[in-house]
Amino acid sequence: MSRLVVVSNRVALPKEIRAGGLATAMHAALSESGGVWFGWSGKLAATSAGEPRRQRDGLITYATLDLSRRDHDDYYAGFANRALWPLFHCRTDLVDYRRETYAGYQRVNALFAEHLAALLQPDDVVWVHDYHLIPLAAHLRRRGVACRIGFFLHTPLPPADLLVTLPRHRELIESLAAYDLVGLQTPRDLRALQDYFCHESGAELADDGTIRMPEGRRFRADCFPIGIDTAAVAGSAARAAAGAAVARLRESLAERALVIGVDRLDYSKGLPERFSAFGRLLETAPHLRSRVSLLQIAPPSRSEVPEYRAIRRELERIAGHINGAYAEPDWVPIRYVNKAFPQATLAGYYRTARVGLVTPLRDGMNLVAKEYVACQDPADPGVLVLSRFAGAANELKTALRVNPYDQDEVADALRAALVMPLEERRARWQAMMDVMRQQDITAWRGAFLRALAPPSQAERNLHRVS
Ligand SMILES: O=P(O)(O)OC[C@H]1O[C@H](O[C@H]2O[C@H](CO)[C@@H](O)[C@H](O)[C@H]2O)[C@H](O)[C@@H](O)[C@@H]1O
Ligand SMILES: O=c1ccn([C@@H]2O[C@H](COP(=O)(O)OP(=O)(O)O)[C@@H](O)[C@H]2O)c(=O)[nH]1
Repeated sequence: MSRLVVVSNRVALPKEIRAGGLATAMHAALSESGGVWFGWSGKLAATSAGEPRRQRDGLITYATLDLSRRDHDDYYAGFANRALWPLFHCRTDLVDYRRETYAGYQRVNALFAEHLAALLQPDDVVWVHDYHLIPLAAHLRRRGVACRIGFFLHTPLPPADLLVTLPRHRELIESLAAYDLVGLQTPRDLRALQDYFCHESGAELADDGTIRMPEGRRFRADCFPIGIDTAAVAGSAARAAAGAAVARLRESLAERALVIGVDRLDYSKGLPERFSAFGRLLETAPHLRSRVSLLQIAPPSRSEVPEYRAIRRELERIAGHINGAYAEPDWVPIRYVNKAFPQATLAGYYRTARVGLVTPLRDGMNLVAKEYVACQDPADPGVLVLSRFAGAANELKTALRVNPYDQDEVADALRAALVMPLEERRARWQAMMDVMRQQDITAWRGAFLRALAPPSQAERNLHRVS
């Protein structure tokens, strides 16, 4: 069997508490049959020239690189998170493209390729993750690496009309053609990719999803919505429900209903809009005052990027305003917590909450939505209120799906969720669980790796004929 080599900017080292869906998902995907996980250590060093540090935990070998301050600032804080992240989340107003940061992004991709090429064996299967590493396969191919290489984009891909606003977009996006397989979260993202290649690059799209570039190179693109380890998450929620953290939370609620939100502090998550919608609920449904609280867990993220510091200030202002308007001596409407929690603790919190409020303005998938559902008590499940702009909305069709820009609609959905009869809650929850049990993390990994496997001789003959 060939070895799986996963490459991502972010590597979650053993026992690290790390907010972020990619790390959660890759950990679950690799722990089953093992492999190598290569990426940035999360640490800064005087230079990026050091050798990768190796460590082993169970079936996973971690190989991590430190980055210099300059490489980190140009590649991660700069091009990846100030140009690609806002662009891919349709926030062209926040895109800050600079030639120097783009050069740094290419430089770090070349550095990753240099170290990876040295550790790869010919029949390895390489699986590269996310927008930080789009040109990695092109750099590896230049070094003569011939193994199967797949790429999965965890974020949304915006329509081609927006992609073309990025300077040097063709050089970057067309480097995806160096992969054998490109995976996206939803059909909408896949359509955006196909449109770009067909209309900007003059490529042809075959019925089986293969994209043929004008110069003859082919690669496949398809969608693979990411899942969670549904059974394990459900099990951990049942255990956490009996734990001390949940007991303290319950006691503090004193029978009041809880609405929960859990998100990295990111402008794509729609947090100001969410707080305002909760304020709107309290304004328009006075009987709910003192009877429901919103617990928003929002660990700081990418604080070196100015837009993330700005969103933090804005949220403090809105939360202060709403709490100032409605709080009572024994009740605060919004409990706003800026720190990360272990997933086992979150599982118990999700199970305690009557409503999971997940309202990103745009999100590749949003694993929190799936985790909230998996953590519910089957006998008395809570209700998921979910933005139609999260990739998860594509699969979780019986959530109360909302437009996060419409505060009245979100407030109405919250009101409906808080009074929803048990029978309807159970039916909606069961339908979501059925989908999530089928499309869990193991199924996601299996589907991607099967699609990445080398084509059989029969398929190769078919290609030759067509
Ligand atoms: O690594 P950070 O800069 O701290 O950010 C954390 C991760 O955020 C993004 O996660 C995405 O992946 C999730 C799993 O597929 C998906 O549910 C979510 O919608 C995406 O936003 C980012 O894409 C990752 O690279 C980051 O590691
Ligand atoms: O305090 C926290 C907050 C979040 N998470 C995890 O971070 C991931 C967030 O993934 P999601 O896809 O929702 O969004 P992303 O942060 O990747 O954009 C989920 O697995 C959460 O359980 C966590 O472990 N601790």
